[in-house]
Amino acid sequence: MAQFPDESKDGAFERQEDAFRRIVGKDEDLPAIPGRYHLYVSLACPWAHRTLIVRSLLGLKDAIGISIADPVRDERGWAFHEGAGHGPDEAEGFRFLMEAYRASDPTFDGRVTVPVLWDRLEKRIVNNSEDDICRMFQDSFAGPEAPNLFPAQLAAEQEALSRYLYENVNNGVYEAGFATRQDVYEMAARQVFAALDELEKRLQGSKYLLGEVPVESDWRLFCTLVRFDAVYHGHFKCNLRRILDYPALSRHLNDLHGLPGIAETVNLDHIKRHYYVTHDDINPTRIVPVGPAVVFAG
Ligand SMILES: N[C@@H](CCC(=O)N[C@@H](CS)C(=O)NCC(=O)O)C(=O)O
Repeated sequence: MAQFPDESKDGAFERQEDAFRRIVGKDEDLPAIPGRYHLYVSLACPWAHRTLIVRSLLGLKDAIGISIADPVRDERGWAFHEGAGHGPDEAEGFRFLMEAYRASDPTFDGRVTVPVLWDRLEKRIVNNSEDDICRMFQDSFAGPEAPNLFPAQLAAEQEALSRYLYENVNNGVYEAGFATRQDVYEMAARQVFAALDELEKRLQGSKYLLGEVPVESDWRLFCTLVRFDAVYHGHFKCNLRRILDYPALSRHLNDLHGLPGIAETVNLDHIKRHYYVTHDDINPTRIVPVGPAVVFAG
């Protein structure tokens, strides 16, 4: 059976659309007030991870609080309670993220996903699209001193690159991992490695993807690279090569990991336990592998 039967067509995984897309700073009733909005994340999730990184890079830790879910989900979905590297929801006292979705739309019947940006004043979800949330943090919350992760002069190139990264790398590994037919899996896995080969070449000639300074596209890639050898290589069967086998991709991964505020957003224990334990269609024994010994340094 497919991991998400409603999102599987002919053995291929097609991701559901994000349901909440309001924008702080643009929608009139949503001014960018520090402390009003709260971010629900899992440290395991690559999409949520990017919002956490952007929040950190832009200096928004005081302005936007977070609640971190238990990386292991059961049929009740993402949950907040005490545990290693996660805890209860101090903002609203939710025990399950599902409560936030129900409060926002009692008819919601899709998958309850992280990340979620929550409005503590109106008590409803603002947005559950990580792309929107990252952009909002930059456009509506970041101060003039903060780095610009979306430089205007690179906008068209960055948009095309981000789409490429999403389709071939970020979501590509899921297409390989959630495939339920051999041919679909093979095509998806080969597509992932064709893209990694391309990116390796690109990074041989450039420190970051679009020049000397990291932008949002680099972090988009980082969120998949940092999980790759630990989970996508084994659990999602993307095993033609490891990131360790790519010198330039490894350097990029380690350079980014070493930047201030980043290592603390990376939790390999949550990452490994989430994938290997929660996706029990793929890994019915739920055994979490002991390796790899080396994922990244720096
Ligand atoms: N909003 C994201 C998707 C986020 C997402 O899929 N998050 C996963 C964790 S990595 C999730 O929360 N899954 C919950 C579930 O599958 O029930 C997107 O646009 O692609």
